[in-house]
Amino acid sequence: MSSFSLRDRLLGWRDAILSSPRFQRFAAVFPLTRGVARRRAGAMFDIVAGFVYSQILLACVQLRLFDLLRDRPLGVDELALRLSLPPESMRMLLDAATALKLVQPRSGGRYGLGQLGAELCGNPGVLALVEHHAMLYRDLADPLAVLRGPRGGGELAAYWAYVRGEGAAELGADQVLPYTALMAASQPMIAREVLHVVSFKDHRCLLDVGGGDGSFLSAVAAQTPGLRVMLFDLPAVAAKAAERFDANGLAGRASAIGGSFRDDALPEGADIVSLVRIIHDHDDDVVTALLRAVHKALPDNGKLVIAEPLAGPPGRESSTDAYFAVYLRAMGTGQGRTFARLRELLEEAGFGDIRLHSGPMPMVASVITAIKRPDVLI
Ligand SMILES: CC(C)=CCC/C(C)=C/CC/C(C)=C/C=C/C(C)=C/C=C/C=C(C)/C=C/C=C(C)/C=C/C=C(C)/C=C/CC(C)(C)O
Ligand SMILES: C[S@@+](CC[C@H](N)C(=O)[O-])C[C@H]1O[C@@H](n2cnc3c(N)ncnc32)[C@H](O)[C@@H]1O
Repeated sequence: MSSFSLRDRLLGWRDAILSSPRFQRFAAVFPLTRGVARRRAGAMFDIVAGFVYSQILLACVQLRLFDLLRDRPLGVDELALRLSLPPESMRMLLDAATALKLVQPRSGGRYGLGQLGAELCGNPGVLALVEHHAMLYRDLADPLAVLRGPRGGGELAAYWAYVRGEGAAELGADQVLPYTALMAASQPMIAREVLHVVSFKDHRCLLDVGGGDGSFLSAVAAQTPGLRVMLFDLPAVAAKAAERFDANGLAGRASAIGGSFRDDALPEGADIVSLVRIIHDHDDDVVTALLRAVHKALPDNGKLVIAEPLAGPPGRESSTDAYFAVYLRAMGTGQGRTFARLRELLEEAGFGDIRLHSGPMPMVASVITAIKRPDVLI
């Protein structure tokens, strides 16, 4: 067994001090440490209470409270009547939401949007994401069952019907449309991140693998008039995308091809390929095969664009990493990966010039580009 490093020993010494009730009592009152002690207690309280905060937000979203308050401030009794809640529950929810800056008291005892509530109103994608968390919360009611049980035994895994892998191409519309609608609702914020750092104007044809209902391709096509776009997704999803392309007047330069990237070759002819919120859904064996398939479909020097939230490097993990690790565990496949790990997988699949671009909101998605190395035969 390897011996403990100097850092390990220093951290052990720190832990012994911080966990001592005597030190805690002293630090909470001593003027030079009191502020830090309060902040640490607050941080711990937020972790303990986080689930309760989430439920307050979920209740507001399920009641469509922000939509109502967006029009004009309303009083407790009117809100209680319109939302079918007892007035005292309505007041309790409004006060709790006030404390979380979701709503804000206005004149005459009325309530309007709070700062965060107003920002949520500008993000229908986040509202849709919040709502689907009801499934995750039900799965997490027993966190040890999620950790000990087989991966993906719960409600969230059933919702993401493709995670089982085999037979995905046979999934029917009823199994894919709920998650496809969620992805479409939350797609604009992802497309903004990508379009902020990647220009498609020097390309002929973009293939979006796992492209959902075509929301991403529609956003790119709107910005890039000469570009042809192709979408590859499970047949029932691709059918939905074809409808959207028609509705958006893109039928002349957009096509949607149904298939499974686990079993079928990717369509050829694109000089740029995108994988948007795809890789983190899958384990390394599937990702390796998918990156090789993309490599095969691209011409020499063709470009790959990856967009998804990245895990922080060791020592710089963030709360987003904790969130996605648990989310994907409940979902049943996949993992958050660091840029370094994605770079390894990309290099193994024959890509070079691998770059991480800094966009406005990396919590939502980071963007990586890579170029097919002409000298590598995979
Ligand atoms: C106006 C005045 C007076 C002053 C201005 C002050 C100022 C500059 C204020 C800033 C206002 C502003 C622009 C605020 C913007 C706020 C924004 C953009 C907030 C965005 C929040 C985004 C959130 C909370 C995103 C959450 C995302 C989640 C939970 C994502 C979940 C993703 C999942 C589950 C993905 C699933 C896909 C799968 C299956 C893993 O592949
Ligand atoms: C998390 S969603 C992302 C959708 C879209 N790219 C977006 O960001 O809005 C993953 C997508 O990959 C598709 N997908 C999953 N497994 C697939 C497979 N084996 N072959 C083709 N598409 C697949 C799903 O149907 C879904 O549309």
